[in-house]
Amino acid sequence: MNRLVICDHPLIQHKLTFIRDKNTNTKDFRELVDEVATLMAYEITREMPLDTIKVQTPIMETDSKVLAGRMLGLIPILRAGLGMVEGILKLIPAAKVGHIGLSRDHDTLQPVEYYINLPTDAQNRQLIVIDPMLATGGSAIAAINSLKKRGCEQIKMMCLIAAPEGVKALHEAHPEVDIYVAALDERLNEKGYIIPGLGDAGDRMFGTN
Ligand SMILES: O=P(O)(O)OC[C@H]1O[C@H](OP(=O)(O)OP(=O)(O)O)[C@H](O)[C@@H]1O
Ligand SMILES: O=c1cc[nH]c(=O)[nH]1
Ligand SMILES: [Mg+2]
Repeated sequence: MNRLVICDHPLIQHKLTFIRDKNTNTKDFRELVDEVATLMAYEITREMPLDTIKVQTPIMETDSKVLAGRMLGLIPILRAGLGMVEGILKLIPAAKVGHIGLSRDHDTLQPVEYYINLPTDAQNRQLIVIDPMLATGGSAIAAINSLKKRGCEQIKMMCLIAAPEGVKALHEAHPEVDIYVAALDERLNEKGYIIPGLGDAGDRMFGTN
């Protein structure tokens, strides 16, 4: 309950510095986010259950491990979450991908859902909701509400940067959802941006503003 995992591997922290840097261009931003997503996938799958099977090596038959249990589903929150999907699929190519479109109203900071499309067997999968930014937490909470309404129960959250306000709100709304972040920043500013953060993740990912 109320679990926050900070993925503090040096490679993740190094790459995150250049993701934050306002002088990093769109191409490099995308590549770095993709790389950090792959590294974070390694961390978030650490507790996946294993089965033992028999395998015949060139020398002899032996017991060896394979992934067991529920298959994964990746649920990026559009738009910015899209930038982390390919990086995770590099390690877990069999995962299915569902999409939730949410846009944060610039004035109220409330998320508005405009799209949802999930794998038909999403309820049977371990789902990872993906979004680079956990700011007020409103978007993540709305996405997880939508998933639960459709019968999904096994859910983890993966972000690059979280504000303490967003972690607190998400823990209060969904205490059983483990949150994985590359960094826990200081706070939100008056416009709901994470300080120091990286700016607007969607704009930096897709070159809009
Ligand atoms: O925790 P919150 O306060 O809800 O803020 C975080 C959300 O804001 C950003 O999306 P945005 O609404 O800018 O949409 P976009 O990805 O299409 O740019 C970000 O990618 C999160 O989804
Ligand atoms: O700092 C923030 C907060 C919300 N969404 C972003 O893209 N960046
Ligand atoms: Mg945005």
